[in-house]
Amino acid sequence: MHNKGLGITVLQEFKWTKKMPLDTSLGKGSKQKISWSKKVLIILGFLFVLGAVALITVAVVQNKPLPKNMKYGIVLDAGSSHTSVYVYNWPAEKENDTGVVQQVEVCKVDGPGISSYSKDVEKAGLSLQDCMNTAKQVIPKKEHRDTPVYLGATAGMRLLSLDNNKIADKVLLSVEKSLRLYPFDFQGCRIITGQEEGAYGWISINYMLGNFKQSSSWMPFQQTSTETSGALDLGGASTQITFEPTDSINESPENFMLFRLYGKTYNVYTHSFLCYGKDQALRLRLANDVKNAGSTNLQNPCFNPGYVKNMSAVDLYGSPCTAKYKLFSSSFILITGTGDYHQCQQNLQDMFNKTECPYSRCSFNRIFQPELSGNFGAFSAFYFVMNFLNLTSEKDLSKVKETLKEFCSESWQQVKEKFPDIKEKYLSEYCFSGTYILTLLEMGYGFTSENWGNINFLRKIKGSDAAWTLGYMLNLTNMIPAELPSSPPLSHASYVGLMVLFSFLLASVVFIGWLYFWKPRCLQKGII
Ligand SMILES: Nc1nc2c(ncn2[C@@H]2O[C@H](COP(=O)(O)OP(=O)(O)OP(=O)(O)O)[C@@H](O)[C@H]2O)c(=O)[nH]1
Ligand SMILES: [Ca+2]
Repeated sequence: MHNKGLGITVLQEFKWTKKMPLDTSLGKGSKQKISWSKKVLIILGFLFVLGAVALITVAVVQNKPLPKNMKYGIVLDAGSSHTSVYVYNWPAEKENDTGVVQQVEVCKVDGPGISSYSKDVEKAGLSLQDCMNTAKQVIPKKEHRDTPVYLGATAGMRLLSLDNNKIADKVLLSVEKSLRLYPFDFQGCRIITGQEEGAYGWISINYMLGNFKQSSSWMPFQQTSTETSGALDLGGASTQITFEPTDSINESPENFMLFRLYGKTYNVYTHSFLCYGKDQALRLRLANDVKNAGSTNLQNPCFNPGYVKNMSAVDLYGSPCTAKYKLFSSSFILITGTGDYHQCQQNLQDMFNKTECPYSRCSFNRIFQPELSGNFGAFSAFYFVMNFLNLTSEKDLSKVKETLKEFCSESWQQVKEKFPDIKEKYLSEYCFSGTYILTLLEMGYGFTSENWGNINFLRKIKGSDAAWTLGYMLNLTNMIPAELPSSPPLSHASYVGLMVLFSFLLASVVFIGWLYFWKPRCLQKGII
């Protein structure tokens, strides 16, 4: 059996060796060598694949996103017309990065602004309860004690403190008492200055837009910093303009603020016009009209034709903006709309004194303003009004005026029928507000048809409301470092990724080199 078997083998070997002129005596040994080389090759290949899989697994496991440790902060914007409660959060380990703080909740407090509670100060604090309870629900319980709460009051409280400082303090005490009842880390209630309001608005929008981002220094050609955007805020009682001028003429130091943020110095111009928010501006205009007309019966071109309103004298003259115009003892002022855009604009132009300027350049009312430069983000009432008029993306100033002219001339009856769901207070004032915005921007600040397109009317940026509140919190929590934090040029994920890639490349080069120079027999033509 055995011999027979061998005989068959020999016969087969003989056939095979006839085709390949190899020494038949090498037959069995070379076959063994070839199968060994094959095995080594398979083992090497297996180890290579195993190594690659291990490298990728380590990289993926190491870079698996860790559960984020979030921090929270609350800022109350106590404006003249209402209060809003903003809740922000950010990943704890990234708090010095730019653009990481996000708005997670905004709650509009029911009722008027806290300055309206001067006759019943306790109610100012009580009014905040619903929104503070919402904040309590939004923020995880374990974070409550570490969540700072700030309240900043703006122009309404500025006016109240001008009128009656003691009452303004009582209102602030009432809101403080109310906020201290919550499990958060109360950090104070105060009236912020107009300059702060402008500057924090500017910081907020540039932080959200990512304009403070500066590239790392490992590639010198990448070291470019983005231009900042100016900020235009129109509130109920004051308005702010803030931007980084191109020329550094500093004729009016009180209008400049110097910031060092992420390793760059910013010299920012800012001015806040008290009484030029849209509610106070309307009162200022009406009080002047009553004075000029010598009558409390007014025909007003800034309201739609057919609109009639009885305004109480207490409402009209009840703020320091208009108190000095009170001449009549009448308790009501009757306003009848005539809806004439051109007359309205002419009428409003009187509010902007352009005749005197103690500096090389002024905006209005003897206030220094450098030449406008760059883009501007225009928010709050700038947005509400332009959005209603469908003009937020209209870059042609003449078309803006055309739309406004058309809207103002529509009868009040028609307007009400067209927009039955809009609050009558807002609806009735859109003709005035739109014309006021145009006059303020053109006459007041000096925007023209050439740079009108540089104004971006916006409400939110990347999910957060455009408001001074974020900048206020970033500043008080020291979240914006003066210098760019030093960090390795690559993120950890990019580092591991590149390491894996280069290991592959090296291994491939070695493998190809091995194949090329020590060509294994099994790969020789005809063997495999
Ligand atoms: N059309 C419209 N107007 C609004 C809306 N919300 C607020 N307003 C009005 O827009 C104006 C500005 O509102 P805000 O920016 O909240 O003003 P504020 O912060 O109370 O006032 P300041 O203290 O001067 O900043 C006020 O006259 C408000 O009555 C809205 O949703 N639509
Ligand atoms: Ca405001």
